[in-house]
Amino acid sequence: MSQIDDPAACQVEFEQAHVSTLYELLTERLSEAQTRLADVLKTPAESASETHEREVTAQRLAKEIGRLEGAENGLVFGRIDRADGTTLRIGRLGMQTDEEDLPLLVDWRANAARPFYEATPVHPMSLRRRRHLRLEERTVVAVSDELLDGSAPTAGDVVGDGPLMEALSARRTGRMQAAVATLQAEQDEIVRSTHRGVSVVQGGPGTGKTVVALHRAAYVLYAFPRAAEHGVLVVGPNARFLEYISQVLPSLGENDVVLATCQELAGVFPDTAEPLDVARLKGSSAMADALADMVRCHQAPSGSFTVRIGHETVRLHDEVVATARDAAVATGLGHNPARQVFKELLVDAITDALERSTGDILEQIDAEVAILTGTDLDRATAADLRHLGFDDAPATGPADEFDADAVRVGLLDDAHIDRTVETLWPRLVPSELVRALLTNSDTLAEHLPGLTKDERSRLLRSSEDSWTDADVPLLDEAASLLDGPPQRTYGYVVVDEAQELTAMQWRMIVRRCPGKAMTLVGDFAQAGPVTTARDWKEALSPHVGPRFNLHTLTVSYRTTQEILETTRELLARIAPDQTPTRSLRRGETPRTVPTQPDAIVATVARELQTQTAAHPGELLGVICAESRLDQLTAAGIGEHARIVPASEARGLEFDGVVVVSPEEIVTARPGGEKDLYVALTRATKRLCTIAVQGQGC
Ligand SMILES: Nc1ncnc2c1ncn2[C@@H]1O[C@H](COP(=O)(O)OP(=O)(O)OP(=O)(O)O)[C@@H](O)[C@H]1O
Repeated sequence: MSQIDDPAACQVEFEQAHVSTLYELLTERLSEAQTRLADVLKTPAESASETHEREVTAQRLAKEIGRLEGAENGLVFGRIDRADGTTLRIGRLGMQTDEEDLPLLVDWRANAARPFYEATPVHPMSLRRRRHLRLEERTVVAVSDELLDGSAPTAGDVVGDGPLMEALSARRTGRMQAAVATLQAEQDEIVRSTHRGVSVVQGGPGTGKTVVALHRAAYVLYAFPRAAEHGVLVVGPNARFLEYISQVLPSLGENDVVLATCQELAGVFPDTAEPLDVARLKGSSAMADALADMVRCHQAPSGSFTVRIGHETVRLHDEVVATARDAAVATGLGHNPARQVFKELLVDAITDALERSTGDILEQIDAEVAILTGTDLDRATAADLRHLGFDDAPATGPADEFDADAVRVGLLDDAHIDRTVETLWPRLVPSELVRALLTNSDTLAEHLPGLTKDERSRLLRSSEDSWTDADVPLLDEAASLLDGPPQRTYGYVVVDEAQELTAMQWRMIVRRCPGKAMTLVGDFAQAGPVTTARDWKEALSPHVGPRFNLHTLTVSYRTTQEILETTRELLARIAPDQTPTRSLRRGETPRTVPTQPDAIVATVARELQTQTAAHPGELLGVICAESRLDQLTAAGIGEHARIVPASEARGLEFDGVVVVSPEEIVTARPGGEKDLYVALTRATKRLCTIAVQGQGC
């Protein structure tokens, strides 16, 4: 068939002309920005302000270059034809020229692009047609149209398989891809929400929670400039997951979003895990109360004290010290910076006391001189001054002979005062505070009275023990109590796998988002064993209050209907209240391959061989209990598939998944059925379970 007879090919060619123009413009703008950056970097700066200006310009240009480079892949992916005959092309960024009234390309986040995502035949939003373009590098390889106004297709319409289906059945690469071309209406509504407070997005595995979270981050950067100015943070459960999602935002032209785990936020990287019961205890907010209580005990708990100043001994009473303490605490500063306020207030009080006692002594001297000589020294001094020409010299009192400012400055430098302040309000180090709590049974009993003796004994550790993952939020809490809130805070925070966070981790995150503008996505049916909250209200109320927008995603875009069906019973057990999601896709029925305990590795290897031969190039994952990891790795399984412990599989996905011994996964740790649920829902196409004979499940 010639191209003339093939309307689809005609349309591809037609779109190619526009796409090529847009890519030329992109190249031009990119090279302009690169040239300008090179020029700026070459320009010598002659003063500090010029250096600063140069740095700011260079940063802005580097950011622009990143944005333009990020748009290279799939620059244009859509087009809408409005009923009034106008057309808009939708892409990763906006492009406009002075010659044209309408933009050449509309940023997917702009309001004008909204109908591309939200129009349906029932609500066409004044559109006649929505067109998706598929590009390979800079070449248009396919177009696909949906007619929205009920009109019959004409020669210029290419109505075929939906681009969503194409995207969903594409091979996985081990890195998540942006879904900007095919965001679905229920997802788009959350991404574009104007709500600035806390939004929670829940939904079963594969319903696009991560997709929504990341596109929301990109949208916030575009639509909420003030939040963007303060930075956007995306928090994920572990480095493996962050690696998996790391390309999405750069591919949306956003390179400034910070991706971090809780460890990265705290800047502490222990590699030891904690027994779960201890991790749960350490995750509870009682630990924050205990640390705060300990700090309070180091803030002038009992006041009255004496301090030697030169030859004098000054006594400060309880109330004076308590007033200084309360005022220092009321500043809201961390313990260490508030110490300076406390010290200054004490020095003020000491200066007052010295002034009073100096006054008393001088008055006593004056009185004695008057008795002995009959002379009033103050009047005599004033008279002398007047005699010397100082006509308005007052009759001075004794306090005027005391230079309070000089005394105050001297006291602030005084070693005795420093020692006294150190006793009353010692400088504290975060790690030492946490260590002091966890290494002494009396301290634990004093500050964690709500725990049982047994629970406290489980928390007790030796001072040589290294830090664990569960200690990270404690160290962060201590740092904020002692040194004040974190220096780096954000205007908007997105948390993925948010059901995993403990109360102590929530505190870490909320501390970094003073405006409490957040999108939190997760699924309690996939919660790991450290999670104690059962729902969002329980998890979030202590940190952000009871009010948040809750959205539920209902369609699974990852797993096939067949795979979802095999998890129904399990889901009913682990989350009886959850409405099962439905899938858009159908596929192979999941298989179970029996094996003997001593043949597990061989069976996994055989299964991988079979799958690789049948579906070359597909991404395979082997999900197992942590205890199997070494054996499978040593046997070279990692050469054919990614081996992931079930405890770290949250959020990941593969074309085909081999789940090794469900029984082992279930029994590996408390709540293991949820780990199994996670493992069974990672495949986009094929699921195979290796069942070890003689084990249940
Ligand atoms: N609108 C969409 N267009 C194309 N692909 C999509 C869309 N929504 C989701 N997907 C794809 O579906 C898969 C699952 O999405 P995602 O990982 O966001 O789900 P999830 O709800 O976070 O899953 P889990 O609960 O397992 O972490 C991903 O491959 C994602 O790219």
